[in-house]
Amino acid sequence: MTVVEVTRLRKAYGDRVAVRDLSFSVAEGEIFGLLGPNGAGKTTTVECVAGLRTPDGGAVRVLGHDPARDRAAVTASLGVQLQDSELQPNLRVGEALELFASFYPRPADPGELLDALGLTAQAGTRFGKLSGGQRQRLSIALALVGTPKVAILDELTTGLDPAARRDTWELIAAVRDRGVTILLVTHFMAEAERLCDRVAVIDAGQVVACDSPSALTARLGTRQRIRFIPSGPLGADELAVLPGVESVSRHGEELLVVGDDDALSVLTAHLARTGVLARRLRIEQPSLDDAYLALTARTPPPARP
Ligand SMILES: Nc1ncnc2c1ncn2[C@@H]1O[C@H](COP(=O)(O)OP(=O)(O)OP(=O)(O)O)[C@@H](O)[C@H]1O
Repeated sequence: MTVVEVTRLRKAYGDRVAVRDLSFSVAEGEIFGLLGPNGAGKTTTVECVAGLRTPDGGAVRVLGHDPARDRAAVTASLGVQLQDSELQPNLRVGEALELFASFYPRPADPGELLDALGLTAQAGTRFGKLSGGQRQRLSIALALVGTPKVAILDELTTGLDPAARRDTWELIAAVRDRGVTILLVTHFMAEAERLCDRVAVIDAGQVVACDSPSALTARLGTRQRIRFIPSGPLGADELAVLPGVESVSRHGEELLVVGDDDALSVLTAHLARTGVLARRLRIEQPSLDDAYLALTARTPPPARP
């Protein structure tokens, strides 16, 4: 079942077009990522999905409802964590959760949520006294306190330390396992790779690719980069003619061999024949990072004559 459907969305702020012509759909139980450079239109898109902005064109449906028109129907089943959420500085963490829980018919247990987000010790702390990471965790708790069917998480782990980021990933995976559909805006490729079933890469207000992280990475082919330090004399020329090898370059004492899927076995066979060892051998394969950079690389404008 499709839970979120965005069709030909358009939204401008004055004459600045933030979202040009953007479409995607999210299936029930999916973690769907929105990736894209700063200013690509991700936040504007999720704000339209949450009913916080009214689109200029196109259509948005959340569980069949138009968020701009059926605000009440959508907010009852949607949890939103937006970038830089602010609360009244004197409000205590526990009070904020109790308050938000009171807005929903079937809220989660605030104590359990505090525990899951590592905020139990801060239950009595005022919002104004929380660290950036603690505020971030509280905003996630507030997004989940209504036991939503759909959760929108915008830059979920920005500002968290690496351990808290990993804990948050586990929490989000557990939330999804309970059947919640998640729309996740992120700049962290590792986060998208770890959590997302599919991602839409957005650039200049449009979707430039939409697929699973592994399928996006596979589009770059199976080229691999092999780095090593040869234990004895080894010419770049003799490696460059091996089948499957595309290029060989020397960086100080290290050799970098770029080639296809077979290049590593061909190279190791050659090294075995010549009696040279490959020291500090590293193999790098294309990552989601590479795919993202390739998809969002801007063509420079033509040089002026
Ligand atoms: N309230 C606003 N008024 C005017 N322009 C805005 C407003 N909000 C966003 N914009 C502009 O719209 C464009 C898209 O912004 P948006 O915040 O949706 O992008 P984003 O992909 O979420 O960026 P980031 O990764 O930096 O958060 C940008 O050019 C931004 O400057």
